[in-house]
Amino acid sequence: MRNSFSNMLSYAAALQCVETWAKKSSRPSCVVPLTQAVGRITATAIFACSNRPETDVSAMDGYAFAHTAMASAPEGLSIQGLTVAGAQPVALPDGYAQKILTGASVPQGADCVMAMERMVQAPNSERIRPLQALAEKGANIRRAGEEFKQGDLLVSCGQRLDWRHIALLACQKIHAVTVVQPLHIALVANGAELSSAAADCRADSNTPMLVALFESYGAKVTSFLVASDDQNALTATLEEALHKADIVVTTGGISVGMTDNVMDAFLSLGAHALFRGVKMRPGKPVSLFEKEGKLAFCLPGNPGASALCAQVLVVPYLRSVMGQQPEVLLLPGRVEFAFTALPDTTHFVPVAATATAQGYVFTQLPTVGASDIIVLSRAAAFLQVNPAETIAQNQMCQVVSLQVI
Ligand SMILES: Nc1nc2c(c(=O)[nH]1)N[C@H]1C(S)=C(S)[C@@H](COP(=O)(O)OP(=O)(O)OC[C@H]3O[C@@H](n4cnc5c(N)ncnc54)[C@H](O)[C@@H]3O)O[C@H]1N2
Ligand code: MOO
Repeated sequence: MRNSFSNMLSYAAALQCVETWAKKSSRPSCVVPLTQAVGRITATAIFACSNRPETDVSAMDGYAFAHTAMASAPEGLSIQGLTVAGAQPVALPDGYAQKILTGASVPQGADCVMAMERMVQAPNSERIRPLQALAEKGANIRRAGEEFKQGDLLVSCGQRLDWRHIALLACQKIHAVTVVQPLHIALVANGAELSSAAADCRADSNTPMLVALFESYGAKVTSFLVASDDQNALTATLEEALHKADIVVTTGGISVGMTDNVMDAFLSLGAHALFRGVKMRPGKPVSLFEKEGKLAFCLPGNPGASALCAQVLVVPYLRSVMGQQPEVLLLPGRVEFAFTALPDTTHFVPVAATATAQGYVFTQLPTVGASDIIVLSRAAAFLQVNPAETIAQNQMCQVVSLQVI
């Protein structure tokens, strides 16, 4: 039969093939301003340029003094000077207390800070003393380097940067970051039903879905639409896509129907199949072609199958070539339903996740199958059930989270 699935791989073997190809590729890096670094992936580890705090600083608005001096002066210490945040500390003469503000450097000679509301100044007195107990030596002083020291690792190589890392780098006055250049994906949708002129026209929802998914993993996507079943038009577009991008991802036209032209188009361009079909459900038609070191992932047209194959085959590739661990986030929890896989098929079952005090509970979502779009927005994860595996009701499992990390 045309384009038949006579030599399908297991999902595990297909993933292994993808990871082997990912390891052959490495991404160049570029430097971006910190303000544009959110969502980018670090190409180097980043180390602290200075201690944090840089010096011993006060944690309170109050008074700084030498602990022994205050302990031996029941009537309190006279006040001399004020140190504010951003200023050089004012010298503290022996036997005096100094006004100090939160974040200000502690003057030499002071080894204790007390909050102003815990101290009292007798009327008509220059002296300040604790209202009740004297704080311990060292109290309310943030010591230089207590949070981290110069040279400590701040951000690992391969880290997706978010607001937390931005704060950390900004506090070190780091204004630019070396990040991995995005993988450029040419995304090609095809099919006569996607033409607005078609008598029975269907929306191309896979393109915006896959653009959003791949961009959320830091890729750059250029999309192409071949809104026909014309193999020559498809071949010309695939040739352009292979030429312009680092990898190609197609959606639709990869099964065995008379208008499923993607495989023949790639073969006519001199590409060869690394795998043709995978024993997985949904997503069986998913195929991988290679031409002169460039990969083309061919996803099925059914939206649910397209999304799942993108998640479990393209995303691991994307993460790996962009310097991240290929694995996606696994959530542990209790599966509320029983499921037995076919002897030779890996199943991916969409599940909802409920957080409980005992951990997550995963429930099976009703789905009409691989064409289902709404189930994707209801699902938190996919339960992967390996060939011939039985998941018992209430079994503890790890599910593949749809969350981006
Ligand atoms: N005789 C057989 N028929 C089919 C088999 C098979 O093994 N033998 N496999 C089935 C499976 S499984 C799937 S999945 C589909 C995949 O087919 P294609 O990848 O060739 O996809 P199309 O036929 O082009 O489209 C299928 C379905 O998806 C819709 N579609 C396509 N592109 C988009 C898009 N960009 N956005 C939204 N929806 C899209 C299309 O309109 C169809 O409804 O094949 C089975 N058949
Ligand atoms: O696997 Mo298809 O992807 O079932 O509809």
